[in-house]
Amino acid sequence: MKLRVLGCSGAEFPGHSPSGFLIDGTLLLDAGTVGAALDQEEQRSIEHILVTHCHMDHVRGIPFLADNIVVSGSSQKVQVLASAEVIAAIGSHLLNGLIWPDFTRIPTPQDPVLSYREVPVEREFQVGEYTVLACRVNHPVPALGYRVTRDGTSLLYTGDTGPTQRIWELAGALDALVVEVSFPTAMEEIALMTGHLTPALLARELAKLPCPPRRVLITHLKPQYEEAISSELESLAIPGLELLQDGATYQL
Ligand SMILES: Nc1ncnc2c1ncn2[C@@H]1O[C@@H]2COP(=O)(O)O[C@H]2[C@H]1O
Repeated sequence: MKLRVLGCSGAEFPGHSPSGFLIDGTLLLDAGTVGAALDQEEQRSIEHILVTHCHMDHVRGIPFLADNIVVSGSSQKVQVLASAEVIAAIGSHLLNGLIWPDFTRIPTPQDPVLSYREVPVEREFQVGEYTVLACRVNHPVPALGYRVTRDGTSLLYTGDTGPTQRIWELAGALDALVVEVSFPTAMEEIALMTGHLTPALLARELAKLPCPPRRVLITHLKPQYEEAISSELESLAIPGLELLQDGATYQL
């Protein structure tokens, strides 16, 4: 399984792009960064998008991707998979014919570029060649984490979450855990209020996992606190821990 990081930042600054993770060129986990990181051919290879939650920094690439596909004359179809709440939010507030055209009816209502699919929670389902399990996590809006498995390789992506429980119980043996750490430990209060982790909170979350992941890949740092967060993470000496980098590809 190949993980390409289109963006892994908790904010937007030059060189720091919001969450978007492309698996094997076809399955996108979150869509905070898409078109800014992929050329036309690469965008045309996307078949499915698993969306964790409806915050702008996780969905904003979807409208541009849909437009790019239709304008290029491609007959490519993309399925957007998410919880019912997220699908409703995208439909009402993003692809609503006002903020952006409703690409679930374009180029024609019968054969649109985008379709929605509601995901079951805590029950495995197939997305192309991938077996996926969705689990609720702790964020101020409805949010899911996803475990994605193919050919015996498993990746768990928490999306944005504060301290949580159930996803760790369902995790199983993981080749990679992509987990967020947004704030430094000194900012625990705002982290907890906004549904995020600090390095100290991450250490407590990892202790809930029955079996340590082979790799712990950190995402969603607020760039203003990158130095503080990375030095705190270093002192925790968590086995297999790496900070993800925008634009990098990881073989899992
Ligand atoms: N109550 C709040 N006070 C300050 N910042 C907030 C508050 N709620 C949300 N945010 C910010 O808004 C951001 C929305 O996306 P994130 O959850 O990544 O991170 C969140 C915080 O940075």
